[in-house]
Amino acid sequence: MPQALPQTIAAAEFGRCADAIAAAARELAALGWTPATSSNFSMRVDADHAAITISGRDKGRLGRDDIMLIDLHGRPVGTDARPSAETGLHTQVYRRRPEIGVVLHTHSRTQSVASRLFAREGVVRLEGWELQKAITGYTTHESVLEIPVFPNTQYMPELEARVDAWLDAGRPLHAYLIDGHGIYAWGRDMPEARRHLEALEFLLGCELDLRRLSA
Ligand SMILES: CSCCC(=O)C(=O)COP(=O)(O)O
Ligand SMILES: [Zn+2]
Repeated sequence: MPQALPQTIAAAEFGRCADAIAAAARELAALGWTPATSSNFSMRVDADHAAITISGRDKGRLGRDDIMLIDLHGRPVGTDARPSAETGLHTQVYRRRPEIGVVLHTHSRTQSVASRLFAREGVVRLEGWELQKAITGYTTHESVLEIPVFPNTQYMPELEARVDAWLDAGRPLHAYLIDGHGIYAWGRDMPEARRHLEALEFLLGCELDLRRLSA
């Protein structure tokens, strides 16, 4: 799909972001975390723009043509393509957290089941796990890491409002689950975002096992 990039963004820079998104998406799809075209991925290109997956594409088979440029209000830039239906959740993170460079959203089985199981409590409370230290800022298992579970909706502004309310209450937010849907995680760059996502997948799986074993 031809993209008319703004003069301030070099084609090589957009290509670098698109390639990084496609490579990560391929690896996450191979893990089975992006079934049936689900999931979406983005990378900040500069202070005002991000590269994001086009809606409905098979995330295991992405090429540069499956990734488009948007501004941080979710408007397509230089293309008529339709960005992810969940674009607003990505741009919200970039607007609120200028240091964040990558947002990853996946639909693994573990993430989906955990989102349903913990929806009533509204939060997954992680405590005592060594792998909490994979989340930036956590230096000991003797800490509490809260992952909120927000109700699912097709109306993104409603979800954005819940995220805003959590952040405005001054509560730390490293990722969140959406009930019956999946997880959003992010980081300053791709390695950090991947580390956060992988750690949370592991920790959610452990919590599910614990519930199962202690039932
Ligand atoms: C078929 S999955 C339903 C939509 C979804 O949750 C998702 O993550 C993918 O949506 P997109 O518009 O980004 O392809
Ligand atoms: Zn989704």
